[in-house]
Amino acid sequence: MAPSIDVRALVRAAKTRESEVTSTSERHDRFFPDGFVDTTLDDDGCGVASEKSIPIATVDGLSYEREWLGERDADELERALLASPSSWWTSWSNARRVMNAGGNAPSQLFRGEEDLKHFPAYLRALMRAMVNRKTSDAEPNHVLVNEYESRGGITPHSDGAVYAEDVSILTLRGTALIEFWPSEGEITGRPIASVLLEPRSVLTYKGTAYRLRHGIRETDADVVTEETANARALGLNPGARVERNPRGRVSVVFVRKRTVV
Ligand SMILES: O=C(O)CCC(=O)C(=O)O
Ligand SMILES: [Fe+2]
Repeated sequence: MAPSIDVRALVRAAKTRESEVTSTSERHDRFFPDGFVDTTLDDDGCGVASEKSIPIATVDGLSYEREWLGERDADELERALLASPSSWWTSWSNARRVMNAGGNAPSQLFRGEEDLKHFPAYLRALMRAMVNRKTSDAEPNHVLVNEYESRGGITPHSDGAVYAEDVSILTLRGTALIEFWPSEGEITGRPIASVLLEPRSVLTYKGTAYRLRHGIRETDADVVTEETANARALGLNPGARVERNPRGRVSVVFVRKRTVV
């Protein structure tokens, strides 16, 4: 006798799957209803790293691009990311909290579609844009968001061995000075280089630059120095003070974790 099939149970299971998919996509479709409206998501056609990206001459592998994202998309992205489920967020200090997209732990190896299926569609689009626009060498597979209070910062650190040496930081809200320090030893004196991160910019650090430590001071205002690689492009001289945004800072970090084999 042929095994009996519980058709009702199959239909119920299919409906449950469908409603799970719908609830995830509904959550994401609240944002970017018309997709990205003022950002280039594709290769600009020149086949090389975006012409707008400035390599930082003093550090191999460090580059900075202004206005990577359009204004309207930046606003929408900030709204969307800050509305992520509370279970995706962790507070690191009272001045900084971190969101791991999809609720995936950064220390865990990348599990392919198993991890990506939890990502909102707009993040997948940005991850693809990172490689299409030659910002990253290969497609990022993990995204973290940092939200800092106005004075907040992050102690100098290296992002470590869990990621490929190819990280891009998109700043959405607030300006802050990021400083690069030698990979070892006491942090004293002046940094090797610093970059003033503006809203809508992308900073990329690869290879040598990845192996340095980077940090952001806790302060009310950053001070531009001789080492600030993009000061001139921003019309600032050493000694210029750049006040922090009273509303704090939001940055989005695109990384590539190693894959489960
Ligand atoms: O917020 C930033 O720009 C830097 C963040 C960072 O270094 C990190 O999340 O590892
Ligand atoms: Fe970092």
